[in-house]
Amino acid sequence: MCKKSSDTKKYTWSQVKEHSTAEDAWVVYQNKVYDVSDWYEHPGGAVIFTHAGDDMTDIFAAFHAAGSHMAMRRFYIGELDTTSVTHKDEQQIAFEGGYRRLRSKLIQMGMFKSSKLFYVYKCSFNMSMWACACLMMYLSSNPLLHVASALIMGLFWQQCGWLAHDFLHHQVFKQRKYGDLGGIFWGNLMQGYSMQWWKNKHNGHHAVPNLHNSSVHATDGDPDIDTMPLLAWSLKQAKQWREHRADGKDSALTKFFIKWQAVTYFPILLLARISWLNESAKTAFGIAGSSKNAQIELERKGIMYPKLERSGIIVHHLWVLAYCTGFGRFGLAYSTALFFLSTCSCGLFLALVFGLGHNGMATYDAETRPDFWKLQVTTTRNIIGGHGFPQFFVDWLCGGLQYQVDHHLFPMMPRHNLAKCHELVESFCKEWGVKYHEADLVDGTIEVLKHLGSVSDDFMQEFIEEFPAM
Ligand code: HEM
Repeated sequence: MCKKSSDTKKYTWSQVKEHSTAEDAWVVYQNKVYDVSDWYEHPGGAVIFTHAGDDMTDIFAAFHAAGSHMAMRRFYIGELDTTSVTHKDEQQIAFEGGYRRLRSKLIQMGMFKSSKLFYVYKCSFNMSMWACACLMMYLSSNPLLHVASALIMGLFWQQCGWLAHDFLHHQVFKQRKYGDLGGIFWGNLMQGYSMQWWKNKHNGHHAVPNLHNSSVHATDGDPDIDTMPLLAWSLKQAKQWREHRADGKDSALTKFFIKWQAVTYFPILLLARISWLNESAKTAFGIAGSSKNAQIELERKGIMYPKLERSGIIVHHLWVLAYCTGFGRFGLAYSTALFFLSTCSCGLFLALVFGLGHNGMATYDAETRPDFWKLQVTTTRNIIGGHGFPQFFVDWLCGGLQYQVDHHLFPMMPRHNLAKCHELVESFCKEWGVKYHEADLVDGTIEVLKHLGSVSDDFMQEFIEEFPAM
C-alpha cells in the first residue's frame, strides 16, 4: 500500500502538468501522483509518456491486467491536491464517475470474458481461406483463378490483422504470453508484421486517437494520423510541416500532395502494406524503431521475443515467395504482379476499415485534449450496414472494428461482446449529450474524402493569402 500520513507530499494540478515529457514524467492515478520519468522499460513501452503530466486513471484501466496497479508502488511520490483541479466542474466529475461505473457494470456482466469457441471458429475459418488461396494457386493454371486466389489472399491477410489485433489486445486470453504468441502467429508468420512494431504503434494510437503531435519534431501524438507530407487531417497539421524547412515554406511536393489528397487517398492506401512490412522488419531485426520513442525503447530494452518474431517474419516471406511464384512454376513478371495484387488489395481492405474508424472525425491538439471518454468517442466512427452492404457482411469484413467506438473505450473486450456493449455505450452517450457517430461503408468513405477535400481547400486558400506572389 502507498504510505499515507500527515507528512505525505501534496502536489497541485499545475505542478503535475509541469512534468510532461518522457525524461520528466509525472502521472496521476486516482488522485495519487507517480513519477515515471525515463521509464522506457515499462512493459507497455513508451506509450506511457502520452499521459505524462496528465491523469492516466482511465487509460490505465483500458490497457492493464487486474493486479498491474501493484507495479505502481515504486513510482509513488505523493497525493494530488484535489482542490487545485479547477478544470473539472461538478458535472464533469459526475460524468467521469458515470463512465467508470459503466465499466464496472460491464465487468460484472462478464463482458470481458472471451468465448474460446468463437475464436476457434474464427481461426479455423481464416486458415481455410489461406488453404483455399494456396490450393487455387498450386492446382490451377487458369490466370483468372490466380487473380481470384490473390484477392482471397489479400482478404485473408486483412482478416489475420483483426485476429492479431484481438490476441494482442488480450481479448482472447487473460494470460499476456498466450495473447502475444497468438499475435506472433497471425501477425508475424501469416501477415509478415512485427508484433512489437504493431503494439508500439497501435497502443499509442489507442492512448491518444486523432491527437496531433505537440510539435512537428515530436512523436507524442497518434501515430496513425502522423501522415504528413502525404495526407493532412487538419489545416494546422498541414501548415506545421513548414517548420521542417529552413525557408519556412511548403515544398512543391507537399503542396501537390495536400492539394490532391482526396484523390491520392486510395492509391496511398494501396501501398500501405508495403510500408508496414518494411517498418516491421526494421523493428524485428533491431535496425530502427518506427518513431523517436520506439527507437529509444528498442535501444534500451530490445524486443520481447526476438527469435520468434524474426523467424516468423522470415518464414512468412518464404511461404509468400512460394505462393506468388505458383510454387516454382511462374516467371518473374507474373509472380511480381500476383504479389502486388494480393499485397495492395490487403492494404486497401485493411486501411479502408480503420480509415473509416477515425479519419475525418474530430482531431485535437495536446492542449485541447478532452477527457478519456470524449476523446475516444468523438474521434471515432462506427460502421453499420447500408447501401446494399448487409450488417452480417460488415461484421465479417470489419472484424469487430465496426464497433470501433466501443472497442476504443474497452480495448480488452472480446469482439463478440461489442454489440451488447454498444447498446449501453450509446444510451450512456445520449444521457450525457456526447455525440456518437456511425455511418455505412459508402457514407463513411464519402465523409473521409470530403474532410480531406476541405482541408486541402483551406490549405490552398491559406497558401494564396500567405504567399500571394507565388
Ligand atoms: C505507473 C504507471 C504504470 C505502471 C506501473 C504500468 C505497469 C504495467 C505493467 C506491469 C504491464 C504488464 C502487465 C499488463 O499488461 O497489464 C503494463 C502493460 C501495459 N501498459 Fe502500463 N503501466 C503504467 C502506465 C501506463 C500508461 C499511462 C499506459 C498508456 C498510456 C500504459 C500502457 C500499457 C500497455 C498498452 C500495456 C500492454 C502491453 C502489452 O500488451 O504488451 N501503461 N503496464
